[in-house]
Amino acid sequence: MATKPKIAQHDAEHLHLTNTLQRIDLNVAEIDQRLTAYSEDIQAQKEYLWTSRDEMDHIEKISARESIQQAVMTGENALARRHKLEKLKKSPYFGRFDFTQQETTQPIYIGIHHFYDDLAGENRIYDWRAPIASLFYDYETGPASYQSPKGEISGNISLKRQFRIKNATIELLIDSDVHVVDEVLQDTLSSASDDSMKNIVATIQRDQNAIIRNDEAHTLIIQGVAGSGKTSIALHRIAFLLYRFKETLTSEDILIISPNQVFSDYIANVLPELGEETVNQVGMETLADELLDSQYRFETFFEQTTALLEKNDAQMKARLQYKATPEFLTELDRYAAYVEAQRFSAEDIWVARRLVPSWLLEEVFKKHRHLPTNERLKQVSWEIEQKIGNQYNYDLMPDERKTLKAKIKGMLTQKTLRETYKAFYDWLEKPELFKQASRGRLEYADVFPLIYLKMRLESVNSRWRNAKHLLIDEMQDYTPVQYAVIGQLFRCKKTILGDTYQSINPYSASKAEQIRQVLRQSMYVTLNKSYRSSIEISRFAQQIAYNPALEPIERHGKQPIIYRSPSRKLSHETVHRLAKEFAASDHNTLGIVCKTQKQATRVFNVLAGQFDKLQLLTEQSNAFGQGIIVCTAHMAKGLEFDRVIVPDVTATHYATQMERNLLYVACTRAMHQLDLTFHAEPSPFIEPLTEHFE
Ligand SMILES: Nc1ncnc2c1ncn2[C@@H]1O[C@H](COP(=O)(O)OP(=O)(O)OP(=O)(O)O)[C@@H](O)[C@H]1O
Repeated sequence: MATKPKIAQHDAEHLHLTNTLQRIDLNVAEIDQRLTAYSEDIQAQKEYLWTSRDEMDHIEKISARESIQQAVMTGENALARRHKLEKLKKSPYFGRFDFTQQETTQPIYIGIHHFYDDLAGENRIYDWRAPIASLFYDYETGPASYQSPKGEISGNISLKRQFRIKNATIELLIDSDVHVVDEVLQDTLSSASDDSMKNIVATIQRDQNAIIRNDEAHTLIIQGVAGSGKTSIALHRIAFLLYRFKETLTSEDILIISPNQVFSDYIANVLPELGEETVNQVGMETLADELLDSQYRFETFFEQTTALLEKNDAQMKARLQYKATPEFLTELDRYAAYVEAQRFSAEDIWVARRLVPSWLLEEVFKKHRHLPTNERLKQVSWEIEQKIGNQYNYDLMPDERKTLKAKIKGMLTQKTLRETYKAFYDWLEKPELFKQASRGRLEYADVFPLIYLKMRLESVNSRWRNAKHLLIDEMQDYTPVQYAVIGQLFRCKKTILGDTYQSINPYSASKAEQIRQVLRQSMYVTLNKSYRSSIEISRFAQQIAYNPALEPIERHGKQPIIYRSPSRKLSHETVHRLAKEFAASDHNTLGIVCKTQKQATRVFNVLAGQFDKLQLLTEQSNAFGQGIIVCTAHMAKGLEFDRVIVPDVTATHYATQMERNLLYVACTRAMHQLDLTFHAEPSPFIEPLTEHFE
């Protein structure tokens, strides 16, 4: 139960806020003084170095430069602290609880950054990631405990209060005795969207908190329903780990594998908002290109999905489906072992009238299995030459060396990696499963199997290899082979998240259990509460694709409407009218989410030139802003909008299981309002929903 505090308490909190802001100001002023002193000191040291350089020896100069460097770093740290304090001035904290321990009660204020009052030697605000702050997320009033670096600390929470402070003014103040954040959460979720993801520190829920603070799992797999906060939680988890392991982990050690550039841009703000630096993000295709040394051209995942939707090619489906099975990975493993055993047929050779036995050649070849083939052959020649040198005390002449190299090269049976990969399908006796994509490119489904084979037979290089924590979003869209490559390439800790109900390409997907089979040592958690959409929208989406695990949050909004029109032209006029209504509303974002890129372009052309903020997302887009966004469900994955329109939900457009998933993804992007249109015949997925027809 949430209650409003009494007037006197209200006044006391206002006073406390004023006092905190004054203390922040005093600390900022003190930092400013220090910054001036540092800069004068640096200036003086530089001048001294300049004027005395002739009298100083080399060691003295190095030490003077180091001392300047040190002063610069101290100044930079002070400046960073000043920035944080300045940020705190707008909204210093969002929560308070009174914690009694050994008969002493202390009010603990929680904020996005901590504020240690240097002048008073007192902690005034605790960082939301501090061990004690977990009490705020994990408990209501009553007995409570948390893990501190010194062990478990137990006590009692006598008061729990939440604030919304904006521009240094308390806008909302609520005491919660029984259930934490409902009212504040409702308030947050009802507000209009932004063009980038927001932090949720003030309203993190208990199950989410447990995931954020889990610092033990080697690989944490999060299966969460649409809108359950997976992406938010994963980013907050990164911020938590950077705080928890600040001695050993920096933002440069983190790598996010993200589905596309628009998504990367959408989430890019969260970590800086939480006071951390942005982290590296890379797409699967970019990673693949790097692992293949840019030597192969291949179609993209987006193109593969488009081809599936536009061509309805049964053979293509069969190819993709097989390559997404765990059995395929097993076969590829067996084949790699077979190739490795076959590819070098060593025989006794004579070099400079000395015998080099086949067993020795084989042994040396085997030893260097992690080198690329060319390097490996060179290494074998070099080692044999060394052995001849050592054993017979004879140095090879240039032409003898050349002969040796040629003989060793001649023992290699398979030639290029691509040929070896293609031969895999003959070995499987399923040659029909290998087919080139347009313009001689590889099909996307062949890219990671090829990389996997390269890893097994040769080696791969990646500049990301040393990442210390890997985050993979939209896990359902990657196949077991992709996970096998990732598992071998990144031995570090991982956070992997997604939703099998949102697989946009079921022919090329994985379930959490399959990922767990490939990435051992993993821990599996689920998030079932859905926060994004109003309950009306959630229930509507549930009727399109029922997910028994999903529990919608009780936040009410408008009922979704399905507009029926006699023709596509009139249906597009409805879209136009709804877009106008949006433009005149308080909402910030409208997503018009289509099935294919062609359809999206058509809708965009109907609206072009008539709205100030209108954007068509394509595979090449790298950002999105406020206003009207026209895109495919594929591109909309992971994003959200105040309102969503799904045009042309006809029987021809949405009929298959894959199309049902796309429709589900499209509908679950809506926070406050959802409209669908169709002409001719409705899709079977919305046909029964007659109470929504208009
Ligand atoms: N504890 C919370 N407090 C406030 N907002 C929350 C909370 N949890 C989730 N949300 C909000 O719910 C919305 C969905 O979050 P997010 O995009 O992280 O979910 P998701 O599970 O990754 O979604 P999807 O898989 O559907 O793309 C966001 O607007 C997010 O801010």
